Amino acid sequence: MTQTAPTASAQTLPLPADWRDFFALTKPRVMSLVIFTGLCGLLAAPERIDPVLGFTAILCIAIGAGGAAALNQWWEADIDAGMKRTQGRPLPSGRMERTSARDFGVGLSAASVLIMGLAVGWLAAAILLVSIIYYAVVYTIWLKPRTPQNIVIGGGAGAFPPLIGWVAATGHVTLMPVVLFAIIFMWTPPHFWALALFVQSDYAKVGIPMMPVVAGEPSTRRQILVYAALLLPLSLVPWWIGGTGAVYGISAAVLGGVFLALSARVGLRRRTGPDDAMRPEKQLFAWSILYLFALFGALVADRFLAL
Ligand code: HEM
Ligand SMILES: CC(C)=CCC/C(C)=C/CC/C(C)=C/COP(=O)(O)OP(=O)(O)O
Repeated sequence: MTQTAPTASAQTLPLPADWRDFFALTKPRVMSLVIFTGLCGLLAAPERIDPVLGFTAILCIAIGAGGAAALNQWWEADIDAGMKRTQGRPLPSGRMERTSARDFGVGLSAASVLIMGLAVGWLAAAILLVSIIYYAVVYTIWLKPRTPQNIVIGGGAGAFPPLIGWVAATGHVTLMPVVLFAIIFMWTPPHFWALALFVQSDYAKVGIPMMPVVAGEPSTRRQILVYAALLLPLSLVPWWIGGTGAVYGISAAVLGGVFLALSARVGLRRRTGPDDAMRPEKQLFAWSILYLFALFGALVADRFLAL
């Protein structure tokens, strides 16, 4: 057999990733709500933070969450390649080297924690570090491929931002930011399982044990309803404990009522056949996002109206 000299092949050429691919690695659309809830935690806190430090804190949450999202995609490149919803991402589409995503994720994560610690405070930095590890390692590497409870336990990752924002402003943890954490924790299962119901064949294909795939659709629907029913009273706790006024309380009751009604429609629904459109599930997913934006918006509005 004759040995041929290596030629410039597609493999040796640098992949054509540009800044748009790196930006996409940070999951900017999902992270917009993460950043918003972090900002609301910071603004709803009882102590005012210097605007430059406040901006720095939110920037660190954004960079840290983006770094964790990049690490999530570095780890899951093969899984993402197998799902229609995710195969256009920078790694599965072959536009970026895997190691670039890893280095970018580590770099952003480390920078966010360091800057938060040096400029804002080490307690906020420590919680940011925990949330990055929680998303990139505990959820992505450990829970997601192993258990249908991945979302329930892993939901903690996305629940940290308002707590980080609050701690950045005050320097300590009190009951209110822990309740805000609990609200997002309880919100995550209906948010995600509504989506999982209409993309379940994708998850089944790549062997990820999402709830509808493992426990079946009727059980997932019932669980969505249970979490939404628990979320409504939980979202009123900030008002009951005197942490907010009626603007927040009434908003939470109305928003939670709509969330519960949409969840009941999904929870009590029996699909009639494979062609059955998943409109109620899609509406619940869309509402879940609007709900969290509006609930945290109401928290801040309440705080400023009370001043
Ligand atoms: C373990 C917890 C969570 C899981 C598994 C999850 C999963 C997902 C998935 C798969 C999507 C579809 C979007 C895509 O294809 O990238 C999505 C969308 C979204 N998620 Fe979540 N999510 C979780 C928690 C959160 C949290 C905590 C937030 C914010 C506080 C959030 C905000 C959003 C937003 C804003 C979208 C819509 C993005 C768009 O318009 O494309 N998610 N989520
Ligand atoms: C500050 C900080 C680190 C915040 C963490 C933010 C956060 C919202 C974490 C979990 C939410 C998330 C984007 C899950 C996506 O699920 P997936 O990754 O399983 O979705 P996929 O199937 O689209 O990859």
